[in-house]
Amino acid sequence: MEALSRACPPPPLHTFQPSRLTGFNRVFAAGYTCAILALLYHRSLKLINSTTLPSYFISLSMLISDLLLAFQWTATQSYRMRPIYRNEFPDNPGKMVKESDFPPLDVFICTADPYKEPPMGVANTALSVMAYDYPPEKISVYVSDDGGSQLTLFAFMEAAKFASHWLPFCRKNNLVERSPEAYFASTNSWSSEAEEIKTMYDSMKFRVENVVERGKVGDEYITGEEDRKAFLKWTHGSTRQNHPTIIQVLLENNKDKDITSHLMPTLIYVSREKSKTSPHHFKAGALNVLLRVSAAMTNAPLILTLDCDMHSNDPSTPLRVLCYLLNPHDQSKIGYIQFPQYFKGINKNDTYGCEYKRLFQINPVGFDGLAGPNYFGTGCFFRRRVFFGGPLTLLSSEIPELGLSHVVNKPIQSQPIFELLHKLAGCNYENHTKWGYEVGFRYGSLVEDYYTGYRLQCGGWKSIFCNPKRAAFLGDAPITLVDLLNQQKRWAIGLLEVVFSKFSPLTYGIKSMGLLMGLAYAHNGMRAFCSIPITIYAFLPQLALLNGITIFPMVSEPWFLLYVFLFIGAYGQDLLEFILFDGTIQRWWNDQRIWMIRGVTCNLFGSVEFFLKSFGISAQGFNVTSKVVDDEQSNRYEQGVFEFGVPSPMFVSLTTAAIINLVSFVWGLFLVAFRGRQLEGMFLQMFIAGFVVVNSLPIYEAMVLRGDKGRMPVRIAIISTFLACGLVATASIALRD
Ligand SMILES: O=c1ccn([C@@H]2O[C@H](COP(=O)(O)OP(=O)(O)O[C@H]3O[C@H](CO)[C@@H](O)[C@H](O)[C@H]3O)[C@@H](O)[C@H]2O)c(=O)[nH]1
Ligand SMILES: [Mn+2]
Repeated sequence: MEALSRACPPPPLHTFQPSRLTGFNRVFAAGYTCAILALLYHRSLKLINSTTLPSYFISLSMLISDLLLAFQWTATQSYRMRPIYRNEFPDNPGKMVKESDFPPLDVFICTADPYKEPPMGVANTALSVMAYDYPPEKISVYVSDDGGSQLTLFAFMEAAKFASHWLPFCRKNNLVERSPEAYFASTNSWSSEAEEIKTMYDSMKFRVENVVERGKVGDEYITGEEDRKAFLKWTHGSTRQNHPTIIQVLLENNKDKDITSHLMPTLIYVSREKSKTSPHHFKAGALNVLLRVSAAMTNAPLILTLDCDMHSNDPSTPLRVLCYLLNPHDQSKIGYIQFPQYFKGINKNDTYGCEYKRLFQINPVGFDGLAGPNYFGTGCFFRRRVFFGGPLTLLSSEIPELGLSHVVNKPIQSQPIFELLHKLAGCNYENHTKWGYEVGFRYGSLVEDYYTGYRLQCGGWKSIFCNPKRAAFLGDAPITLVDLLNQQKRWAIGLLEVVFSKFSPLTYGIKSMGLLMGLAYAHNGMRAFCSIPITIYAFLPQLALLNGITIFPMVSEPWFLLYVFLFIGAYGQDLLEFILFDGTIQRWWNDQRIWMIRGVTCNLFGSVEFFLKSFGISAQGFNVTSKVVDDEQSNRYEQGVFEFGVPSPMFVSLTTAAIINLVSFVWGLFLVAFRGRQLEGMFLQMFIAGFVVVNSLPIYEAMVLRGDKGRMPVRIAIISTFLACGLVATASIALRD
C-alpha cells in the first residue's frame, strides 16, 4: 500500500508562492519608519517651541494628524510582510473522490427590499449557483427575504419553473455564464434552442417586473393551487417589520426533475418571523435563521453565503473550494474560503473607487500569508462547523436537529419538520441562547461580515483567499456618490462598533491572533479615523495660509526633504501596488481622490454618528444599498461625471473644503505675484491646497458649470459658501497672534 502511494502520489490540489515584493516591502518599511519617527520628532519640537496659543493649537492638530496617519501606515505594513498568491487545480478533486462523495452544499442568498434589490436580479443570482458544475442533488439554495415580500416569492416561483429548462441548457452547451441575464447580454448569435430559452426568460422577466411595478401579484399570474396557498400566508396585517414565518419549498432535490429528467437542486424561500418588539439583527439575524432552517432540512457541511446581487461567474467555483475542503469534516483549521468581490458595471475609470481594490484584492493577499483574509459578507464558503465554536472546542447545540451530525431523514415537507422550521425561524427562538454571540454569525456590528470573520479567526480558525483569474462572482457596486457615501458611512459605524467593543482588534485581536493579524484588523476597523487627519489637512494649512501663518518647513530647509520623501514614498508605493494588481493610473487617481472625499464626508459623519449612538442619542439601522438606477444617472456615470443631485449634508462639508482650498490657493498666488511674498515658506501649504483644488475640479464644475439633474444642488452650494465665509472669518480672529 505504501509502495503504491509512493509510486503514484495524489494529484496536487493547490499551491502558493510568496510575493516577489516581500523583500522590498520590508526594507522600505524600515526606511519609512525612520522617516516617520523623524517627522514626529520635528512635529513635537514645534509643539514644545510654540509660544502663542494659535501656534500651539496648530502644532498640536498637526501632531495628532500625523500620529493617526502614522498609525494607519504602520498597521498597513502587516499586509506587506508576507503576501502570498495561490493557485488551485479544480480538475483534481474529481480524480481523488467520486462525484457522489462530494460534500453537499447549502447556499444562502440574502435580500431585503424588492424595490432596492429587484427580485429578477436575486433570481438570477440563485439560478447561477443552481447551475454550478456540481452534482445538482447536492446543492440546496435558501433565499432569505427580509423584505417579506410576495413579489420576491413570486419571482422565485417563476425562477423554479424556468430552472428546469435553464439547467439542462447550461449543462448541454457547457456555458460559462450561468446567470441568464449575463448570458443573454454577452452574446447575440444564438441557436434556435437558445432563442427559445431566451423567449422563455424574457416572458418570465416581463411577468416579474410587471408584478413589481404593480406592487402586487395579480390573480392572473398565479398558476397552481400550491402557489395560491402560499400567497394566502400574507395576512392583512403583514408588514415588512411584522409578519409570521413563511417558508416555501419551491424545488426539492429528490423529487423535482428538469426537462431532461435530471435531478434539480433544492430551492427554498424563507421569510423569517418579524415583530416590532424583537430585535432582528439585520443580515446577521437573517443568516442565522438560514443556518438553523438549513440544518433541519439539509444540513450540508459546506455553506456559501451570497448577497442578492452577486451572481456566479464561474461554474467550477465549488471545485476550487474542494481543493481546500475536500473533506469538510476533517480536523484542519481552515474555516472558510473567501473569494474577492468583483463588480460589474463599474465605469472605465471607476469614478468613485467602487472597486475597493485595496480592501478586496490587495490587502487580502497580505492577510492570506498570515492567518487568512477576513470575511467579506458574500462569495465565501464556510464549513458549517465554524459556526459552532473554535477548531478545538465544539459547542453543543441546544436541540439535536441543529447538531452537525444530525442526518435529515424525514421528508422536508412533512408536518413535524414544518413545525420545527417555524420554531427555528421564529423571532423569539434566540432568546437565552448563544446565537449571535458564540454561535452563528455575530451580532453587535453593522458590518456583521467583518465582525464574524474576525471573531472566527480570534477563535482559532484560519481562512483562505481564493482569487482565480476568472472572477468567481460578480456583484453590483453603488454608482452614485450619495449611495457610495451612505454605504461607507454604515461601514464606518459598524467598524467602530467593533473597535470600541471589548473585542477590539488592538487588544483582544492582538492577544488572540498575534501582532500582525491584530494590526491588520485594526487598520481595517479604524480607517474611519483617517477622517481626522484628512479633515485637518483639508482646512488648517489653508486657513493658516490665508492668515499668513506658515506651518511647514521652507524649501531650503533640510526638513523639507523629509516631507517630500514621506509624500512620494507613500503615494508611490500605493500607486505601484495598484498598478501591479491590474489597475490603471486614472483609476488610481480616482481612488486616492475618493479616499480624501470619504475623509471629509462619510467617515467623518460616520464617526460622529457612532459617538452619538454610543451616548444613546441616535441609532442607525442597516440602510440597504440600492441596486437600481435611472437611465440618466447611468448615462452620466458611464461618462465619468460626478453625481450629486440630492441635498445630502455630506456634500456640505465636501463643498466647503473645496471652496476653502480654492480661495487659499488663489490667495497664495496673489501674495506671490502681487505682494512679493516668497514662495519658499508657503510652498507646502500651497501645494496641499493646489492638490486639493485639482482633485476638486468635478466639484467646482458641478457647482457652477452644470445644468443637469446630477449637479450640486443650489442649496448645498449656498450653505457651503456661507460656511466657508464663516470659517475664514473665525480663523482670522482665532489664528491672530
Ligand atoms: O436587514 C437586512 C439588511 C441587508 N440584508 C442583505 O445584506 C446584503 C448586503 O446589503 P447591501 O445593501 O448590498 O450592503 P453593502 O454595503 O453593499 O454590502 C457589504 O457590506 C455589508 C455589511 O455592511 C455586508 O453584509 C455585505 O456582504 C457586503 O457586500 C444584501 O443582500 C441585503 O439584502 C439583509 O438580508 N437584511
Ligand atoms: Mn452590496
